[in-house]
Amino acid sequence: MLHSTLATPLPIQISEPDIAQVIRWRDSSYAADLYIAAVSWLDLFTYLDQSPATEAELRRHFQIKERPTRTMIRLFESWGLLVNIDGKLLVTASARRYLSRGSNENISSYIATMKYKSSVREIYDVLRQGAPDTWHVERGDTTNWDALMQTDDFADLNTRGMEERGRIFAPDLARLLDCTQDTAVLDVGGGSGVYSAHLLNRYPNLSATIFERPPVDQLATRCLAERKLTAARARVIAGDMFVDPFPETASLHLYSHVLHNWGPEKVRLLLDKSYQSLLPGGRVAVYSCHPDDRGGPAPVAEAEYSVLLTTGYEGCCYSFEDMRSLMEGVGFQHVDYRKSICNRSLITARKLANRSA
Ligand SMILES: C[S@@+](CC[C@H](N)C(=O)[O-])C[C@H]1O[C@@H](n2cnc3c(N)ncnc32)[C@H](O)[C@@H]1O
Repeated sequence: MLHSTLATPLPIQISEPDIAQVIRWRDSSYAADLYIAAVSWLDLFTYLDQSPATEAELRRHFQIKERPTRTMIRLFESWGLLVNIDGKLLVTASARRYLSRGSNENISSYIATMKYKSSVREIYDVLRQGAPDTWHVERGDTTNWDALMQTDDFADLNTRGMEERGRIFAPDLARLLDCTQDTAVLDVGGGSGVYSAHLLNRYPNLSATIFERPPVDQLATRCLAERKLTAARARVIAGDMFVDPFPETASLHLYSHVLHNWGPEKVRLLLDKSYQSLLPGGRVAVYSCHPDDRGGPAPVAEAEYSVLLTTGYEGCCYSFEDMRSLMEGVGFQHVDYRKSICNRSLITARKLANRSA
């Protein structure tokens, strides 16, 4: 009888992904495209290897816009390809070795073989024009998310997606956001109302108003009914958050995954509106992905998600310092940061009851 000399193979151990990873595959999907665009269309690392530059100098040299440039720099800092020393951006040893044409080990042309991939072209256009334009595939002339959200089919798809994500995140938001002293929350751009529903579940003295633009207001009304939330506890106001007044009865304004869709001017407008309409002593709560930039570059997953937001929307992942400066700029104080699950975090700030307090 022949004896095999081969050892019995061990079963291959493949660890199953957790929810953070399942979400991350989607949220990070544009990061590699930005990397290919930077190497192939800009030859960024060769340029910075030869002449370290400030962010402003980089923008001028490549004729690229502020918002995507900042997102790109934050991504490459988090990936260990760039470092910022006293305001100058320098390549790291790995970036110089593999991605600068000055090195005989560089593989820039290999990376650049992907330069004509459509999503790489799209992101190169975003770098040069600043405006997101990545929603056109099979959607005719409607090329931006804001316009699509006012069509029934897409609003329905998007709101279903946000509701599913909210079922994962909302319990953690309700744990982090203590509403024992609150009476009324205004959930601005609240989607299906899933976050409000979890807050109401945990805080029996709270009532909620979902402020949503048509047609999502109708979807929110239906979702609240399905959750058996009566008018005494939850209602929907249809309106445009940039245009229509907010009710002046809430002690808490919640923006969950809303501000990151917009540029700083619109974020400032909304925060100022909240500040003006909140009850004295009230709070604003912003729940999203906010890289904590107090101790170095953004964590990788957060810098990668910011690429998706920069590419498809007018905003980005605002870091803790970005948000603190925007909030304090309109008058809020006591800015606080709490980590949530799956790279999300909660930033709250208070409108003091008495300005001299
Ligand atoms: C990314 S979704 C977030 C939904 C929900 N807050 C969540 O965290 O799942 C952004 C929401 O903002 C709403 N929105 C966008 N522009 C708006 C506007 N001008 N006025 C009111 N709501 C708006 C959209 O309808 C959408 O439901």
